Amino acid sequence: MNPYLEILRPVNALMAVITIILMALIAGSSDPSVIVASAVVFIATGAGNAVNDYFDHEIDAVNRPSRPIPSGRISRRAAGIYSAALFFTASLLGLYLGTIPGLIVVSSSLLMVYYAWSLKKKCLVGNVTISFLTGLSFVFGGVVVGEVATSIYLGFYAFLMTMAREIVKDMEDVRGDRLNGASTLPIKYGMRVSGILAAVFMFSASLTSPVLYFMGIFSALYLPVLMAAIAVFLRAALMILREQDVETASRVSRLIKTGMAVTFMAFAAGSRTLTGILMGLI
Ligand SMILES: CC(C)=CCC/C(C)=C/CC/C(C)=C/CC/C(C)=C/COC[C@H](O)COP(=O)(O)O
Ligand SMILES: CC(C)=CCC/C(C)=C/CC/C(C)=C/CC/C(C)=C/COP(=O)(O)OP(=O)(O)O
Ligand SMILES: [Mg+2]
Repeated sequence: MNPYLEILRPVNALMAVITIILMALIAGSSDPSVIVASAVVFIATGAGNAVNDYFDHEIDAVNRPSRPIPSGRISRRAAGIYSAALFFTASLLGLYLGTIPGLIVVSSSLLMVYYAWSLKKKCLVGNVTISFLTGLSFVFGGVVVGEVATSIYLGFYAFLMTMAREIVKDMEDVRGDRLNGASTLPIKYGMRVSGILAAVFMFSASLTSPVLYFMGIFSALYLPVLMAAIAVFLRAALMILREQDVETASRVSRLIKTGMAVTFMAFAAGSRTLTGILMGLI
């Protein structure tokens, strides 16, 4: 893959774009601003990933040597300039959408830089920051399509599940992080405590998530697809409770991402727009 595309982590950036599309499906909005908001989230997330790799070049040389900077396919300087240009573009587009969307983009861009520069190394603070930003992506979509309350509920669930995944990722990255003087949860309190906390986040998010149906946010079509996602999350939680080695953490991190993708399908199936289309077909 072209290294300038690879450094954006396009799969993650596209997953973030899905939050905007889901909010549009929930609101029943086909406003052109949804396209601009999707571009903003793709560019901002990509910029966040690029600046993260800029600051993490030493850690990644140990944990992820094949990434564009440690493998020598992009210089650090080029990655720094590239991410700054992308943050600037996302902020301009955000401001074009309005003052509140613009402020969300500018503040989340600054937070992503601060995370990469400093917060990442701090126990739990870094995890909370990334999880907050992930949840904020739903809220950004909610502001653009005028469904703020619903977006806060979905953002809250994204926050809980991202907390689980970020803790598991810290367990996976413990070797390089320790060499770089980071003070992540597994470094400070050990792999077992981290595994238990990650499982608590997974259990609490998945077991309470049917409430979104009972609140009237989603139709009944949400529930059967959600059951598949819950099965994935419960399997991930049991795996990390059973074993807390780096290899298991890596598998659990991938499994949680799969569960997130299935949850997106549940949100889409239960949304006003897709439910209407599916019911019309029957
Ligand atoms: C049970 C229930 C309702 C769960 C909700 C789960 C949910 C909807 C999660 C959404 C998560 C989301 C918006 C993901 C987008 C992708 C993203 C930006 C993830 C954050 O990733 C940061 C990470 O550190 C990057 O790591 P890697 O994937 O290993 O490159
Ligand atoms: C609301 C708006 C406009 C944007 C939100 C943007 C989003 C969705 C941010 C979500 C979090 C995210 C993907 C941030 C980018 C920075 C990043 C990759 C953090 C994780 O990095 P590390 O903790 O170093 O993990 P790695 O080991 O994978 O590098
Ligand atoms: Mg990194």
